[in-house]
Amino acid sequence: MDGMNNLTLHTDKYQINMMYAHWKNGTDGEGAVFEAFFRKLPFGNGYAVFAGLERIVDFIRHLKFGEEELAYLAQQEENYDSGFLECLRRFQFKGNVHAVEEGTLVFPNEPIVRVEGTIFETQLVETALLNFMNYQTLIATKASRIKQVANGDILLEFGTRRAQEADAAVWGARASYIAGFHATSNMHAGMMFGIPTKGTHAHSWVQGHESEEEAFLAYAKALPDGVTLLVDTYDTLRSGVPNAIKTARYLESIGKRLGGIRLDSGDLAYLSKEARKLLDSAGLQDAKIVASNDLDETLIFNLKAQGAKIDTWGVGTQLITAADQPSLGGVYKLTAREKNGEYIPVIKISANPEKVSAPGKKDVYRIMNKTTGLAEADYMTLHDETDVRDGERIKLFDPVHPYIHRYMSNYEAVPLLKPIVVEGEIVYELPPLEEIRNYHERQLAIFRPEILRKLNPDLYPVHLSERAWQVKMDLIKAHQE
Ligand SMILES: Nc1ncnc2c1ncn2[C@@H]1O[C@H](COP(=O)(O)OP(=O)(O)OP(=O)(O)O)[C@@H](O)[C@H]1O
Ligand SMILES: O=P(O)(O)OC[C@H]1O[C@H](OP(=O)(O)OP(=O)(O)O)[C@H](O)[C@@H]1O
Ligand SMILES: O=C(O)c1cccnc1
Repeated sequence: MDGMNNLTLHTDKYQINMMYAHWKNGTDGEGAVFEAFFRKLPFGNGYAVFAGLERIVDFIRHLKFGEEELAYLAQQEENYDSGFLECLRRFQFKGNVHAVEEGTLVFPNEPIVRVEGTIFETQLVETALLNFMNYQTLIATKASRIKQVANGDILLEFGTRRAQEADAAVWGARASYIAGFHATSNMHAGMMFGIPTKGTHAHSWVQGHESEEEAFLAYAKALPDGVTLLVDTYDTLRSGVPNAIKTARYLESIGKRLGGIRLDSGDLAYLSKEARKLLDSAGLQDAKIVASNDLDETLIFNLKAQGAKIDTWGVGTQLITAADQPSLGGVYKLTAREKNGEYIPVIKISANPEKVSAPGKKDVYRIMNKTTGLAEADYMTLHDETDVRDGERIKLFDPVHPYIHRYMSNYEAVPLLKPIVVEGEIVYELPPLEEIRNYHERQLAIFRPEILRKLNPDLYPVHLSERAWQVKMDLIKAHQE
């Protein structure tokens, strides 16, 4: 089972088949440019939060066909001849990767990762790259929606037991932390990424004792610093909270304070208000109320509107599975290919005009209005265009409705695609997680609140330069002819 740790074959069979066919036809060394983007924002949100780069970089760094992989391929497909396998044995990723940084707010139809290299290597990495980007970006975006309604309350990620397996649990915990969650219950995620970890206790702890009172006391004796007791096993207000107060008295006798209580069933608004009154009248104003039970952004928003006295929200299933929209439809499209030593733009035509890809190797800039300091639009150009880099007046128009346009000159253009891998060498220093989280928070501050709101947000414009648009029109015309 050594191959379990090598992710080189974490790809679709058709990629290897295409690599083989290129190799067989002698076209494997031809250059290609792919761009990864998504067409539709998840959850009806106005933005997505990019995550997944760290794992993409790690994946590329460790790409290697080992003996086990090669033996497996030989056994799977008799057409793969030994010359091809030999070529894979020597394989090293020598291409370039540009990507937006984790924590960046990203929008539909703009490249968020761009991969250049031989068709052989660029095709190989598609599947894993999309896998990491789609899942982690989805969870970071879901977490960001929850963060918005929590209004600064503490958010704990509790999803592991209901996540779609182990990788989803740990990388989902990381994505949630980037988007502003404060801690995770997953110790492995804590150890891997340095995310703060937090935990209360389960119902089994209470069930496993002769009485709730005895259970609380035993737990508090073992973990006297800031312990949180789960009060809903039998009867929250008649037994759970009074027993927690008794435990607080014990803690006071040894110079400690009760951390708080957790509610995990019933009417969380009502129970939290009543529990708050009981705790306050016992002099435990500092004890926090934690709530959990299939929470998501809609429930948290509603509970707050009902005046719930909840300080900390434990969020599991709905977050880690992105239950209301369990996938992000990010795609990886060929935008340019080498022909006779030169790169030519290529297009993917679709009956749906919004799905026709934007051809050509592109860059994307965040156009910052110098007067307001806010992000005005994202602007995609062909890679060799310099106008926007030089700060010249640019025309902003909607690529689907090009008659809607305006000009802009008082701007600063921030390039979003950063060099990550250059000729196979990692040139990007992966920032510490804390820095990514802070950067994400700063990102939120540069967008108008109308774009950030959860319900029916304003559409943030993503524009195409006139030249890039013209290339697209020319190619559509050429294909029609
Ligand atoms: N005041 C409230 N307003 C709206 N939804 C709430 C409120 N309180 C709790 N909920 C949510 O309602 C859902 C169902 O809660 P309910 O209490 O019926 O089930 P439960 O607690 O899981 O059941 P049980 O008591 O058998 O464990 C949960 O998602 C919970 O978070
Ligand atoms: O509801 P979620 O958002 O997914 O949050 C995680 C849930 O997992 C635990 O329940 P579980 O019944 O698994 O264990 P328990 O016996 O400790 O309550 C916890 O009590 C939460 O209810
Ligand atoms: O610490 C907790 O309370 C916890 C952890 C995981 C899942 N549910 C609750």
